Amino acid sequence: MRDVLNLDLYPLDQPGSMAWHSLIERCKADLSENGLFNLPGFVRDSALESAVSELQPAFAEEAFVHARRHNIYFRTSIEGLGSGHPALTQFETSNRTICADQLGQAFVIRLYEWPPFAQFLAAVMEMPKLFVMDDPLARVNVMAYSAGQALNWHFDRSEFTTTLLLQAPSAGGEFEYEKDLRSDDNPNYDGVAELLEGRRKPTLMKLQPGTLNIFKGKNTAHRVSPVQGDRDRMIAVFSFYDRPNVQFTHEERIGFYGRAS
Ligand SMILES: O=C(O)CCC(=O)C(=O)O
Ligand SMILES: [Fe+2]
Repeated sequence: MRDVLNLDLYPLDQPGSMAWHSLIERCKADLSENGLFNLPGFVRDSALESAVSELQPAFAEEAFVHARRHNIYFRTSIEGLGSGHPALTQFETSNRTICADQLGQAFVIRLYEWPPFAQFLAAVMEMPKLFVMDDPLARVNVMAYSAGQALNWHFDRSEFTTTLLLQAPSAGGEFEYEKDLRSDDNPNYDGVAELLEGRRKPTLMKLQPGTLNIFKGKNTAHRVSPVQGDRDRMIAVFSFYDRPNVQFTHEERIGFYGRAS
């Protein structure tokens, strides 16, 4: 991993060391202030090109075109909310997705299965332990966004999301978010409607390739704006849970990947 990851800057391989603890403290502080944190240069520049090129055949030959209209909740109806409520406005999401079972032993899989990675994330999330998924499709996904494609407004179902930007587009494809737009106790439908109607100004985050991002997206609304230009935005998404053996349901696999196995 040392060839690929910048372990001098981010000593994930030395759990328990002073440097490791101080990294964890820094990440925790960022996370509580911003709802996210970034590790720029987590993957060395020299390793990014091959991390991208080893994915190209799968994207060229067997990617699933994930295209659908959805609301911010990814649900057809919300109890207590009239179907015409602006918080239920639908938007278009479109990307090409490849799943873990199409990735062989690509770098993104090796990173996912490298135990210090889960150990680091658990420490930052203040959880006793984190587990990789059992789901052969969902554990690691890589999404590519070409010109005009976007991931539209949504809240995540999981407590936190871990991404690694492998390739940045020449323009657009920015991550936008509104921190704590709702809470576990208050769905704030009017605030959601304001955001979707463009009456709130979300925070914009421009990521450099090689940056690891950890994001608490359950109550923070977020989207990726449409990509512009001829270089795809390519991003890996890693899924960890607080318990072992987690799998997606049949319906979830069909919805996200167009297949169940
Ligand atoms: O592509 C990104 O930067 C965000 C991904 C995301 O929001 C998600 O996977 O839920
Ligand atoms: Fe998300």
